[in-house]
Amino acid sequence: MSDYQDKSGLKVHPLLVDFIETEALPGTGVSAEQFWSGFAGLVAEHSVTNVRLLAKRDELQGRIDAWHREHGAIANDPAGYERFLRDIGYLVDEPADFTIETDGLDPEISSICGPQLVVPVSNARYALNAANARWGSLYDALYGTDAISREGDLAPGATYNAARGQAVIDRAAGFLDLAFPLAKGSHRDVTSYVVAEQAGIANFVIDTKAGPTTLKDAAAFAAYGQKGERAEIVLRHNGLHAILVVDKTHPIGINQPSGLADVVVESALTTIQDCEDSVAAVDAADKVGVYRNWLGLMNGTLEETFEKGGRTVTRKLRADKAYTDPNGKPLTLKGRALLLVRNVGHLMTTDAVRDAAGKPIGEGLMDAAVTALCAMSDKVNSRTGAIYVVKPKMHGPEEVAFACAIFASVEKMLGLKPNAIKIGIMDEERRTSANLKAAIYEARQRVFFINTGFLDRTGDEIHTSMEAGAVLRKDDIKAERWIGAYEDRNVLIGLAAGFSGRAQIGKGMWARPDDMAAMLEAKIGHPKSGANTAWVPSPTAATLHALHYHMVDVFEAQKARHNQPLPPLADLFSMPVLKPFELSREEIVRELENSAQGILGYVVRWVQQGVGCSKVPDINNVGLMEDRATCRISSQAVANWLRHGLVSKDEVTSVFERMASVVDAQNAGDPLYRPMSENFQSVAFQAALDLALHGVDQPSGYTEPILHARRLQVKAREAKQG
Ligand SMILES: CC(=O)SCCNC(=O)CCNC(=O)[C@H](O)C(C)(C)COP(=O)(O)OP(=O)(O)OC[C@H]1O[C@@H](n2cnc3c(N)ncnc32)[C@H](O)[C@@H]1OP(=O)(O)O
Ligand SMILES: O=CC(=O)O
Ligand SMILES: [Mg+2]
Repeated sequence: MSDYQDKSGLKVHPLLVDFIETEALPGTGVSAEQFWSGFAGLVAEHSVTNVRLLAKRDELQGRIDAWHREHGAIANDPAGYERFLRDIGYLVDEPADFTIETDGLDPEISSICGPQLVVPVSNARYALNAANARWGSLYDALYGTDAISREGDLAPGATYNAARGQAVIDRAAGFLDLAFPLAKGSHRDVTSYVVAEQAGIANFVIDTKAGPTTLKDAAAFAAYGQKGERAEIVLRHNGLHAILVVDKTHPIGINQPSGLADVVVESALTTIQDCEDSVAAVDAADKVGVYRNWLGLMNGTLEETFEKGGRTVTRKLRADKAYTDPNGKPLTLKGRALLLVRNVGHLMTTDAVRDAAGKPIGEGLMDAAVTALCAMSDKVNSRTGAIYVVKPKMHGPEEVAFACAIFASVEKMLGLKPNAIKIGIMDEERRTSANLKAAIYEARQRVFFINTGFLDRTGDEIHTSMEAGAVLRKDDIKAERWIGAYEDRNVLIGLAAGFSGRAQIGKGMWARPDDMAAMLEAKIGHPKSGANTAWVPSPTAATLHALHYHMVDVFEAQKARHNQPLPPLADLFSMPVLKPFELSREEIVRELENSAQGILGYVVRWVQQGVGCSKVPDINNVGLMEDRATCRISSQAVANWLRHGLVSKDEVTSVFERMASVVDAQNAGDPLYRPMSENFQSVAFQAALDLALHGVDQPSGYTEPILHARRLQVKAREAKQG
């Protein structure tokens, strides 16, 4: 700690001092003195509350554990359980009906519905790609994924498969017929798309094999542009744009009578740049890396150069798109997704900054101050000057109020307008779901979204009821009534609080990044349920999920749900436990192997290489997006079975050892990878095993404490070795 610098009584790591003073502050009008004294004030004002709130989590958990030890499963006495939760203050009184008051939100939040992409902000290449994912080629998304069958004649192959290409073109035409129907005939039969000007007004003229026609809704023609041989015709539906690219010199357009070379779809309306569960940031150097990328996204300077397909590519933020509307006026469409930043939750501390007593400060306090400071350099993002912070893992209204109080202090210290920092409330801990109305009430002046983070939520479900009995298998948990009640309550409580047309009601992640056909089937359920947005793991998934928002008018879907009855709390608390001998020995072992493989596959890259989000094959070889939340589920599930004697410590250890070889083989092509099966004392293997063996004792079942400690161990060793 010797080289830490004293800043208004705080001890600050020199890397952070340097970043703040030479990169983040310039141009903001905030002086170094103002920042550090404000930051010291923030730490002094909020640290005690932070510690108290964490202690309250533990205290409530202890009482819930004791209730289960006395009464067993909730189903033994559901009414008594609910009464008990009220008595201990887990359930709080609901406020009277109210409407949220947030103002100054961008239209991507308040009035246009579409996909929300999430990306680890630590990875500049991906983060830039995600910011640019506002627009995506539908032809590429269909051709490159299983959205179009890969069987028989349609198999992709090493070179372009014309049969597959035709299937893509047909499918895209089907989409156009649905979103932008012709007055007569189908987009499949179009022989020319032309914009013709007459007396200063541009008309979209369409010819088909059966003769000329127009769009059924002439107003859907929004704009056009021409660059050389390439014409772009911009259509609009449900507030979302799709661009017909007409180019008879293009390898695809040349073979189409209409010259249609692609359909470019407005895809990721919003992107969450994630400082939380998809990143591994454990010390000042890592945190500064995260903040530097966020700053570069805000001031528009972030760039990344890398090798791809034998070429050196430099990726930058895309410019806006300039067109002419039918009346000859300029129309500019944003080139980038509206960017939101996810801070960490209230749990962890960081030694990038130490308080006057030398203790690491709350990492959430630092994220709030620094990500907001970086957002003051916004030149390309919000048109209303809003700063969008997604706050995860809050337990109940009191913790939401705490986040809002932190944001208010940050606004003061940076000289921002009150409520300039908006909050996205992740409804992903059980105490928040159970008190959602009160939680939203606490944030009513700044809330811009509520979102069901069902992955963390599942982890918290298991942990909260750890003592109730043995938990179901992971896939079976998803089919239970509690999760439907959780999802429905989130939408209905949001609608009752006036979110429709004001703020987002969001749904969770599609965690099978390669299964796009299944996503197309399943994820239309999100807009149908009244959600303005839902999470996707990649730009391609955003392009495909965007189609759903043409198929469903979300605001109509919301109207239809307005007066639906709220599922009772009893449904929310209805997760059953396994009956004795419900699962066979084989089923138990297979589930354990599956969880072990996922935990090991994720943890090894986290601990060895600092990769916070990975695609890891499950036991059926399906690539799954794994992050800290999915790891929380798997580790809590194993810990629960260990706690209830379905598996023994020796069995868990030997299955982990066996699965380590499987994970080693999966990573054989990675030169940076160090096999775990050669050394079961390795830090990575021990980290994975700790998560399972000590899962019951982890605060709320979180994986962060073990992952951080183990990653720091590896970093310290590497630093020593030079
Ligand atoms: C519970 C929760 O909290 S969920 C929220 C946290 N989860 C996330 O943020 C998921 C983010 N997604 C990802 O990190 C990745 O998609 C993974 C790890 C799941 C898969 O990554 P990979 O195996 O590298 O993907 P794959 O090889 O199929 O594709 C890589 C390409 O897709 C792009 N890509 C993949 N995911 C993303 C993304 N989220 N944003 C932007 N680009 C992405 C990459 O930039 C790369 O393209 P490039 O070569 O042009 O740069
Ligand atoms: O953060 C999202 C989740 O599902 O957890
Ligand atoms: Mg989460």
